[in-house]
Amino acid sequence: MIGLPAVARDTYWVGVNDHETDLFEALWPLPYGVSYNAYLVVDNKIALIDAVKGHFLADHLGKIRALLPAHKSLDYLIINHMEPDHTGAIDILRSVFPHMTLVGNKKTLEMLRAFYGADSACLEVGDGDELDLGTHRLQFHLTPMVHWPETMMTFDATTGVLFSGDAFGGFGAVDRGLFDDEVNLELMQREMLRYFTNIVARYGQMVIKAIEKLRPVPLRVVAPTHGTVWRRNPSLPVELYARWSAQECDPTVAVIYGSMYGNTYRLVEVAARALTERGLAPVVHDIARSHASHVVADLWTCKGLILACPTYNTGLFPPMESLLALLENKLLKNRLLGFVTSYAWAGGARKALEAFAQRLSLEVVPPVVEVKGAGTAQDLEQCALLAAHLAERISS
Ligand SMILES: Cc1cc2nc3c(=O)[nH]c(=O)nc-3n(C[C@H](O)[C@H](O)[C@H](O)COP(=O)(O)O)c2cc1C
Repeated sequence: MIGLPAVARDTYWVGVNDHETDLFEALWPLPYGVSYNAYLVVDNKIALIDAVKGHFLADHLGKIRALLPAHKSLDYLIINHMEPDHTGAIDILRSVFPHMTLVGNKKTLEMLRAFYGADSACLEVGDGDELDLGTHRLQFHLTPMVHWPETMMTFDATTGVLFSGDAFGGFGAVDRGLFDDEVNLELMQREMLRYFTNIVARYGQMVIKAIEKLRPVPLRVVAPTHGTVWRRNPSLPVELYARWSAQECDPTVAVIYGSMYGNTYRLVEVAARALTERGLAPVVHDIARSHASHVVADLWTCKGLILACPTYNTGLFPPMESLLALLENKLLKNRLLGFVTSYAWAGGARKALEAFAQRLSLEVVPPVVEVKGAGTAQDLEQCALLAAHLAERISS
């Protein structure tokens, strides 16, 4: 069928592009949309590998039907991941293809019953098990907690395609190109980092384990459930996910601030300028206006973070408080922090920032700049000094 790219021999993309959902997981903006990638392997037996979100069933089903040989039906649905953006279509799919067997591991099948009831034929597979489709041999690799407990990957030993589930995935619809040799890689990598940081990052250690486990697999194509399919450079998404999971950083700085009346901002401006003069032009975000999904993605690869905000009702300015909660949930590590705060009477933000650093065992680079009101010329000098110290530490 026209418009259904072949990922490998007998293997077709039957996913859908979603430009309708504003917020992925009702949380994360999708300026470039998102794709739910699913794949059909047409062999003696026909296997659908992952499905799509329920709303997009008609589109998905149309693509599957266009590829099914006459008088053939789906034999298997391989479920690499139970999250509803890949399984929402299951209920109807199994009524359209009543003889289809659902394939998953023990945890998948438990979840399947919980989400969609038990009325289908199921095949439970374990780590290393194979399913022979005729000429294609599918091997199952259990990779738990990337980012749900049942996550697994399916490797087609005949074509070298790794159907990796959410691992190595990214935001961004694939209607401007499905493959890594067709797309604006810079944009797709940014959206991939945003997907990684917002969806998967907390489970970085499990991603690293999965990558280690997959090292011996001779993969030729990486086909995740979201975003770009990697056929020219299949090792790149693996390297990127490994690096982001390990929280390896670049020698760069992010300045994240909130400011109601400009007092904190005046201090931040000086620190940012001083960093720029040292060749470390920082990425700067106003946390009240930049969506946290962009902020977290942008700071993820920065070694240095300047966090700046006023005291608000004895604690942190609320958008900063929620950003720090997100970072704590993602088990942020390996960063150098700088703090800038302003207050009017008893303060509180500084204490909260220091408690955050302590809980995460992150080093705070001096001086901590804490200013009553607008701040004096000496306070501004302290900001420049903080920038200088941070720059020294990062470059050393
Ligand atoms: C709603 C609100 C609550 C505040 N709560 C506190 C507080 O609990 N303790 C304090 O010392 N200052 C408090 N302040 C004062 C601010 O921290 C102070 O004015 C600061 O300079 C504001 O910085 P900004 O101009 O960067 O927003 C509060 C200000 C506002 C508007």
